[in-house]
Amino acid sequence: MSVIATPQSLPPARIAPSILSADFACLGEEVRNVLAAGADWIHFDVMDNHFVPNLTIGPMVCEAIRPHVGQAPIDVHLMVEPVDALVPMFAKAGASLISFHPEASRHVDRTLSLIRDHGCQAGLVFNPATPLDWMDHVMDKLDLVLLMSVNPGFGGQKFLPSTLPKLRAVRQRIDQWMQQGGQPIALEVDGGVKADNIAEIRAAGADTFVAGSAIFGQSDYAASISAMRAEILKADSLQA
Ligand SMILES: O=C(CO)[C@H](O)[C@H](O)COP(=O)(O)O
Ligand SMILES: [Fe+2]
Repeated sequence: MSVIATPQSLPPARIAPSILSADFACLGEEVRNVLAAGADWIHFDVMDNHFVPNLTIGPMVCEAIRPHVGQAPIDVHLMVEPVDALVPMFAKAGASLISFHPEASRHVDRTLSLIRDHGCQAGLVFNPATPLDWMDHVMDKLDLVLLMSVNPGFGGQKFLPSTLPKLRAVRQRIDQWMQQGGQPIALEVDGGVKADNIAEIRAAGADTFVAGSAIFGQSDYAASISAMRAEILKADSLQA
């Protein structure tokens, strides 16, 4: 039996706007607007000026936007080192999913368990040059795999095409895992995702699409999200 994902087996697509490109002066309103425009998750980028060369937002901002997000998941992407101390803080602040980079944790298995123990879903993030071997022995502790399609630290960068074969490899691993009875694992892509490349990213196996500048950089959020969904549908129908 083939273990390669067929388009029919891909989970429904989710759009996760990154608030890194939102107007920080009115974040609550931005979050409400983007959800009303059809977003599924809110992607929350945490940078520490140590693991990555930029400094952004922390648990207090997560807590502040939580009432504006309603039932939608807050998808926290930690680009911080070390990781563990922030996990309980983000869980308390209303995070739904917490993902981290394996290079930033001394004990990856322990950090994944810590996230689940605090009632959140756990994700592992792979930089463009990070090998997939990191997921080999922790598949049962993963709810999400996040592939970086840029080097982390900044919004508005160009999508790295080397992400596509890597995506196909992760899709194959996840499908194999689930065929063996494992829990579902979401496959998210982050960096340089736009309406004009989202179809090939979908065809390679992604189910969750982070987009910052491609949504918040436009005046009509609903039009940007609809254009992305239309491209995803096209990709699915082309391969059906
Ligand atoms: O994690 C990130 C950067 O490290 C951001 O989520 C990502 O860059 C989104 O922004 P854009 O869609 O503009 O590339
Ligand atoms: Fe991110």
